[in-house]
Amino acid sequence: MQCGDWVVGKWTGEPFQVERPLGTGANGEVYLVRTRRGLAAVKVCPNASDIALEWAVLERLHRVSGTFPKPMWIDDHGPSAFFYVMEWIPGTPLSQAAARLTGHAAAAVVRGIAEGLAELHAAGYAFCDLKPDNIVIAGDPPHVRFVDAGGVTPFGRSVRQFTPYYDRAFWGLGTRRAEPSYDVTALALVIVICLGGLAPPVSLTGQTPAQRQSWLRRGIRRWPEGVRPLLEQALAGRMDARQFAAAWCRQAAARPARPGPRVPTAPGHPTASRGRPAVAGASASVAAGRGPGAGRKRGRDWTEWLMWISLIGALTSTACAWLTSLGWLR
Ligand SMILES: Nc1ncnc2c1ncn2[C@@H]1O[C@H](COP(=O)(O)OP(=O)(O)OP(=O)(O)O)[C@@H](O)[C@H]1O
Repeated sequence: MQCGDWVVGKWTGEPFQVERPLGTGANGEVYLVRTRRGLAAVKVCPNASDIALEWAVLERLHRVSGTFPKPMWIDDHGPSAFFYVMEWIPGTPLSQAAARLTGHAAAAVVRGIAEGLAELHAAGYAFCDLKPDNIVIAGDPPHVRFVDAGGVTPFGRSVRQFTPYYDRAFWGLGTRRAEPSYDVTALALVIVICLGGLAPPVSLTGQTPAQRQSWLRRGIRRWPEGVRPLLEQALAGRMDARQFAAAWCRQAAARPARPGPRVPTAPGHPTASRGRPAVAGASASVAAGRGPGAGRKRGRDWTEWLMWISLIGALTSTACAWLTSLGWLR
């Protein structure tokens, strides 16, 4: 769809005009559109069954939770443009907002995510694709909303969609089964990676789960001591979303938790990818995307400067020694 295009639904006859793209994912494209009922978001996909499945999930969730966008109508436009129209959630994805959050604001975001998850869990569903791009900080006062219901799955089934860095099986921390603990582990990963300002090195994908876990533990050690056991317990899925939210807020009230100074990470940004395994435990197929730390500037630290100064000093003294021995310098 192009900006300015008019689309008229084949079945509903409802028209809308495309304003601008909102995002692209492995599943489809999302646009901001102007409808007869005001601004809305449209998700377009070439696959009718993906759109029908997401629509059905959004409709069910709407009855039990206000965290996901409100569904409006579903339709199609030609043979390869299946779409549904939903509430537009204006705001900033956590992937972009994280770096600017203060300790108290970060704690409020964690509580908002945990409460959204608790509401979903009470209805018998797991989010399964909780990641910073799917968490939007919206409204005034700012509050947490979720987008992308494509991965939401009833408890007990296999996880259908996941993003490796936020998937507990990638870290060797559990199975790909839809249950509350799957989402709680993802929340702990969002905190350690995204709120912690870390960019997992690309090399992690070639490492064993034990090596990945030791990278994660280094990330946890950057947080104040008081919150480390909490993060460990959540990573292991040993608490539910509400218990975690309450414990995190108690910590934040005592002392707002943010990690220490950023540690240098391996160069290059990881490719966020999404797997769509047919069965739990199958490996992920890869689609290009943005990594958790993508878009951030990486500053040089003082050790890097020291290394360059020593190197230039060594080169200068070697050059002087050669010139003196050749008699070109007295
Ligand atoms: N209702 C909405 N309001 C505002 N922005 C939205 C809305 N729905 C989706 N977006 C934006 O569009 C992006 C892509 O949408 P979505 O995640 O549904 O697509 P996807 O193909 O399932 O993506 P992914 O592969 O990342 O899971 C989101 O990350 C978000 O920034």
